Amino acid sequence: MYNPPRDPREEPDNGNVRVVVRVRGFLPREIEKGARNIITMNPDTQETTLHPPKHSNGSKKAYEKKNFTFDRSFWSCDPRDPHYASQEDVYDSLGSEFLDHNFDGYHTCIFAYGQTGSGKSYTMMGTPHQMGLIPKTCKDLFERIERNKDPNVTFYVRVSYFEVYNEHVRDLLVPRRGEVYYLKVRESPSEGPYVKDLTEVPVRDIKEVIRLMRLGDKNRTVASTNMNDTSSRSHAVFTLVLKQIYHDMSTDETTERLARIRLVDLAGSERANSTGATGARLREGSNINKSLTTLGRVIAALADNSSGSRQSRKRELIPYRDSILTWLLKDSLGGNSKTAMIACISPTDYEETLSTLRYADQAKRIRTKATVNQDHISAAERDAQIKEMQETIRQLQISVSQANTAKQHSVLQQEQLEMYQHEVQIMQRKMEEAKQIAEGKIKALQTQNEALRLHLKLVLETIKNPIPDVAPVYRKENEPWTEQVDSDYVTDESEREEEEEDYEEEEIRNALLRDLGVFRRKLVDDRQRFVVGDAVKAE
Ligand SMILES: Nc1ncnc2c1ncn2[C@@H]1O[C@H](COP(=O)(O)OP(=O)(O)OP(=O)(O)O)[C@@H](O)[C@H]1O
Repeated sequence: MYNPPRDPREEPDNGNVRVVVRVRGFLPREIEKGARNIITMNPDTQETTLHPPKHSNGSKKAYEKKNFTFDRSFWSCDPRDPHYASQEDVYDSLGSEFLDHNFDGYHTCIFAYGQTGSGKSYTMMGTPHQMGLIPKTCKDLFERIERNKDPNVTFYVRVSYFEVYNEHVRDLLVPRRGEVYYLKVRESPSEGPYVKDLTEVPVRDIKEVIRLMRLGDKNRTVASTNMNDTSSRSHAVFTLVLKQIYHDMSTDETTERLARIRLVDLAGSERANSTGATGARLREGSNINKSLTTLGRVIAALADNSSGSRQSRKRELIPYRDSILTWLLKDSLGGNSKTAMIACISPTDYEETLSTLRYADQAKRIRTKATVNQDHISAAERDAQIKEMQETIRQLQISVSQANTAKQHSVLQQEQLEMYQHEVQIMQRKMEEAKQIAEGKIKALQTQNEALRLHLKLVLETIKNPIPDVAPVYRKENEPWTEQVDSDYVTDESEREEEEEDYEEEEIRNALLRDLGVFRRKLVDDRQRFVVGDAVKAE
């Protein structure tokens, strides 16, 4: 599916963060303890109600009934219930729509939030038989690409996968061998915060993505706690970058549309006495809680800034940089992205569930500023851009080597150097893509050239060996049927027709030869420009 290019300025999107809630079923340990369900959901109003527990476990706190309304409430407690929400239901009502936005050129982010063991990993990743949002999005993405038969559109998909563990970033697509190494977070004026040197793998089909997803999952930090046998101890960020390049053969213009699809499985908020954590687990837990608290402060500040209250006129500074997680999600939370939060809750824990629902309720008020990421360039502009990029790369390379040879490296210089290197990488990728467009164009021209050559051959053969005409047979009234023909009529008429046909054939031949000439020249031009040019440069 490729919707025709449009002017991105036409569609500024100021939508609110979409917030949905999902309640999971009882776990064996909860059934064993005889825990009761304290959640109800109304499928008509999407209202979620948290009921006070019957037993307060000795606590003196007063528990009240609380109501919350979100964009959707997914009841995944008991598959026998008529309004049970399966993995398909969650994907169909959220994931699929977000993928529509990606094909339209919007960045998106879906993140799962909730206490430990509330069903975040199940919702985002799922199991091999109950696929979650991440594998379903990948599958749907490639199915949509395969369904697209427009030869003028080319799709490029790249994948990266990292985790934020104890306030450090780890590349999940690099096999763990020996010493663990961490990646740095940097911020560029054009791209915002990014992970430096993160592996980004170009992928062509669903099999490759699933392989990378599994590799990343295997590398993710998971441990057993009292609350969850396979508790994620880190925040995992799975990113797909979808680039669609539409090349109009008739005008030689190119439209590029870019979308970043971010799918985040956050680590669960947890109370040390519930998880029974000590030592390393306790330190992880406190770091997890620290970054989730910062996320809470970021959400609260963004919600205040988004609401039209008098207070909000004094714009609050958003503490993105107080944790690695919020710094990296800066764009998704308060910038150019359509964002959704899935609040996962357990059906049995009043306090943790109330805290999650309050968090989610606040997130509802955040407004992001998603815009279509689209560039439209003519052939001349593209050529100029390539020239400019080559020059910038040359300049950057000089700066990099100068900075490298400088004896004293201040922190500032070091950061500048890293920024240059990052810019060079981006430029090189753009150059590679421009080359691919040119190659696609050459292929299309070659196909057309071949078709024309064949057409011309057929026409020439028809001219050399014309198919003989069958003369019409005339019969006078009451005359018996014979094979005789009216020779005068046939001669005059057929001579005229032959002359006309000769003339038409000559015209077709000349037109085809003209077309072939034009295509040959175009082909030679493009080869000269992109292929030979590159080869000369490489030498
Ligand atoms: N909707 C659901 N249907 C069936 N089982 C579920 C559902 N949601 C969660 N579970 C099960 O509950 C358990 C805990 O879920 P999960 O590991 O996804 O929690 P989590 O929120 O990711 O926890 P943590 O923060 O500790 O990583 C798992 O055994 C999972 O299979």
